[in-house]
Amino acid sequence: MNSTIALRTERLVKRRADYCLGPVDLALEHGYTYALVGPNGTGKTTLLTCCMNLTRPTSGKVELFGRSYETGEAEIRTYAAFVPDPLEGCESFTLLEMEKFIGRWYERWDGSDYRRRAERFRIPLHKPYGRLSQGDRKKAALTLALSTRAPLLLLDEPTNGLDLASRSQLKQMLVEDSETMERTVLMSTHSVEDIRQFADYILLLKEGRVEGPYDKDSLSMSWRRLWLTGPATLDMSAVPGAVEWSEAPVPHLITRDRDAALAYLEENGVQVTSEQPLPLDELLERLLQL
Ligand SMILES: Nc1ncnc2c1ncn2[C@@H]1O[C@H](COP(=O)(O)OP(=O)(O)OP(=O)(O)O)[C@@H](O)[C@H]1O
Repeated sequence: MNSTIALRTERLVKRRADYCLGPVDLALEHGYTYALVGPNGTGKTTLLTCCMNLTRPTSGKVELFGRSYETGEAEIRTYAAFVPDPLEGCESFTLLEMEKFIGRWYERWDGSDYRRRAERFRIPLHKPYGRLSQGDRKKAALTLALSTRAPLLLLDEPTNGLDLASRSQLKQMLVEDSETMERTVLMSTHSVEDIRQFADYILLLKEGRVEGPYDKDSLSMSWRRLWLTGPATLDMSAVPGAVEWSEAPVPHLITRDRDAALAYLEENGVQVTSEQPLPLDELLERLLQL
């Protein structure tokens, strides 16, 4: 498991009657958290389940740490843990029972760590999964996945249904784990807060195609709202990266290329009186519309 690429897909395609994912080419560098963002029904779950080989791709290749499912499914499965939304087929099992059949697949499984995490999430170990509340089910699935200590986590809407204290527990666990192990996380999410808190990179899924990864911090540095004074004759559409502009009530524009826009405006005698980063939710909405 020496590859620094935790997850690679090559020309991955999943075709259904009225839907097509891909081709998707991904190379996720190990040690980072990637948020997979896109409108409902664009294929986030499909992509995650294809990567876990739970959905058979129509064509293309998936590799975890340089190994494909064809070359050893039993081994490659231990490289990754998946939190589906929801976890199905486990309704009659308690968390203690689930440990028996999931824990033995993972060599780094630690039973006492598993129980500690369940306690921190305040989920009962003796109650059947099917009788847990929606939020507790999600926490149970997270507890199982985190306790595998697998180097790759694929999380489908991981904070869906979690209360505020549990979100903060999840964040703390991921931070604590990062002190003792290197882990890559790919999470699908509709939550701006998740992206803000967890993501290093953003992947956009639009009409079955993936764009990115975009470095979250660089995005927020380069997308700016600028307020201007200067020659009224300036052609705003010529400003580098301009995606929206208006003359009223005060001339302003939104650019996705702050540095080039500032240089261009200066050259053309336009003063920038103020600038503001775009709120993350607005930035994501605009990226998805491009
Ligand atoms: N088991 C299935 N059989 C047939 N079509 C499916 C199946 N699962 C999903 N689809 C279809 O595949 C497409 C992608 O669905 P998917 O669940 O991957 O989207 P998503 O981006 O995860 O959506 P959401 O944000 O609502 O969770 C949709 O058109 C959906 O109807």
